[in-house]
Order: sequence, then C-alpha cells, then structure tokens
Amino acid sequence: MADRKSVTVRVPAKVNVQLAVGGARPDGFHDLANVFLAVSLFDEVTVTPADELRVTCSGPDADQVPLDRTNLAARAAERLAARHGIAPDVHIHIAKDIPVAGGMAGGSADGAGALLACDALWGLNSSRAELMEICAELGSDVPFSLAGGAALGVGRGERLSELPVGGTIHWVFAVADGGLSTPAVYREFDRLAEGTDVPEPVASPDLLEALRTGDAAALAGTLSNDLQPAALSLRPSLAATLETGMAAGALAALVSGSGPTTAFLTKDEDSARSVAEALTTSGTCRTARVAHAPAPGARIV
Ligand SMILES: C[C@@](CO)(OP(=O)(O)O)[C@H](O)COP(=O)(O)OP(=O)(O)OC[C@H]1O[C@@H](n2ccc(N)nc2=O)[C@H](O)[C@@H]1O
Ligand SMILES: Nc1ncnc2c1ncn2[C@@H]1O[C@H](COP(=O)(O)OP(=O)(O)O)[C@@H](O)[C@H]1O
Repeated sequence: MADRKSVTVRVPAKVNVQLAVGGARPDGFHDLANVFLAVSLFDEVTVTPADELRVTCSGPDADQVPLDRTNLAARAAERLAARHGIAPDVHIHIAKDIPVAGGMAGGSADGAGALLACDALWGLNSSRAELMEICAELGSDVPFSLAGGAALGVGRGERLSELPVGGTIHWVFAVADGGLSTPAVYREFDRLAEGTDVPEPVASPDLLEALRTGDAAALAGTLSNDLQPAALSLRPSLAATLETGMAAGALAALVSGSGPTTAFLTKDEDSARSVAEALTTSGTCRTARVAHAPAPGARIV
C-alpha cells in the first residue's frame, strides 16, 4: 500500500434527525444528544504524493472552501503525519458535492476522508480506534463522517454508538444561498435560552424506534432540532422554504444541524422528486437535492 500513487475516499454528508442541545459548558461546547444519519451526497477526497502539503477543490461551491492549513482535510493530514513523525507532503484534492457551511458536515467529511486516504497512501494501517481519536480531535462531527450509517453522538457529539436503521429513508435538501457559521448558531441558541432552564439532552426513544423499523411516517413525527429556532432567528427566510416543502407533500421538514440547509423527509423517491421540483421552482432556495439514507461512511474507492 505504501507505494500507491494516489488514494481516493468517498465520504457522505449528514442530517441530524434529532439534535438535542444542553446548556453551554465551561469549555464553550454544548452537551448533545445528536442522532446523525448519513445521506447520499458525497465529497471525494484524493491524495497524491507531492513536494509539500497542498489543497485544491473543485465543484460548484469550490470558491467558498479555504485552501490553506485551516482546511479540515489539511489538518487531518498534518495530525496523522505528526503522530507518525513523517512529513505531510501530499496534494489533497476535494471534489466537493456537499453544500459548504450548510449544516451537512462537509468540512468534517473532508477531514475524515483525508485521514483515511493518507493512512492508506502512507501505508500506516492505523486502527479504527486511532483514526476515530484523531477525528474527535479535528471536530465534533468528524467521527461520524468516518463511521456513516446512523449513530447517536453524545458529549459534544463525538462519542458515537451505532444505530440500526430498518430501511431506506428518502430526503430532499434545500440548499440556501450563503452559509451559516456553526459557532454563531450555538451563540444564538445561548442567547435565546438565556434565563431558561436548559434540560439535559436525551435521545428520543420513539425516534430511535422509528429509525430501527425504517418507518418514515413514524420518523416524521419525531424529528427535532434544538438549533432550529436559532438558525431561523439568524435566517428568517428559511421559514418560507420549510413551508414550501411541507405544502409540496413532505412528511416533515427541519433545519439540517446548524443550517441553513433545510431537510425534507418524504414517503418515497417519487415524492422526493416532486418536493424537490416544487422547492426549486419556488425561489425559496438556491437548489434542491434528492438523497437517501443511510449512506456508508468514509470508504476508499
Ligand atoms: C451543529 C452540528 C450538528 O451535528 O453540525 P453542523 O450542523 O454545523 O454541521 C455540530 O454540533 C457541529 O459540529 P462541528 O462543526 O464538528 O463543530 P466543532 O468544529 O467541534 O466546533 C465548532 C464550534 O461549534 C460550537 N459547538 C460545537 C459542538 C458542540 N457540541 N457544541 C458547540 O457549542 C462551539 O462554538 C465550537 O467552537
Ligand atoms: N474541507 C472543507 N470544506 C468546507 N468547508 C471547510 C473545509 N475545511 C474547513 N472549512 C470551513 O468550515 C466552515 C464550515 O463548513 P462545513 O463543514 O461545510 O459546514 P457545516 O459546519 O455547517 O456543516 C466553512 O465555512 C469553511 O470555512
């Protein structure tokens, strides 16, 4: 493996079918009960030996992706190399299809993808546990990008337990113009929660059961996102997008994570197509994407 010329890894986006947020912790993070579901929108991360660490990106939103050392893919390569006392001399190319700053963990996907790709390129054979540990250092959502499928994330979302999913779940994602900053949305959550008692975040047993049976109608009644009021407060126009998708026949609608992407659960693929069509023509979003879940985690292709 060490003499490979290049390695490509495909990594999925996520939607949070439940995002229960606790009060702010002293370290600035929030304790979560974060039910992640990987969906079939993917970035592809390709690593090739080079003279120095370099990042390039292609795709419609490529101009919004930082190409310096703040890119999560570059940080992943640096961390893995540092652990093994080697130089992170690699060209990382990101073929980006996941909306940027959209609450779908695109940066986290690229971090997990680069980590797995560099591990194979450099022939390091790191254990799953080691890779997961580096993922958690890179960001709260990065372990799930590696894992894929469905999982409950506790702590700041990085401590995962895998969840069973009983069938294919169909989604539409309405991509908004411009992103929302995750820290800004958490700050707005804190501002809105000021003076209230924020309960401990707990996963909903009904939601876990609906996922286990793959029953879309039951799942629709259990979706929740505690960051949604904060995202709507920062981006009030999202209310019209949510209404448009519901009027077009979605079973449920919610903001994906910190937003501003909105997610629509539909009863089947046909319904997903017509909801996407209605959203696209409504002018309440930039574009709408159809996807299904659960999708596998980061995989070498
Ligand atoms: C909200 C969620 C839901 O899955 O994702 P997005 O919807 O943005 O993709 C996550 O909690 C985002 O995870 P991630 O984007 O990895 O966050 P990190 O890099 O770890 O942290 C960025 C910042 O978000 C805030 N943060 C993040 C996680 C957490 N449990 N509590 C927080 O308060 C903190 O302000 C932190 O400095
Ligand atoms: N590989 C990457 N792809 C996208 N954004 C990245 C990447 N690395 C770092 N970032 C930064 O992370 C921010 C959040 O992007 P992203 O992970 O796409 O959204 P979200 O946190 O809402 O899921 C971006 O605005 C960008 O500055």
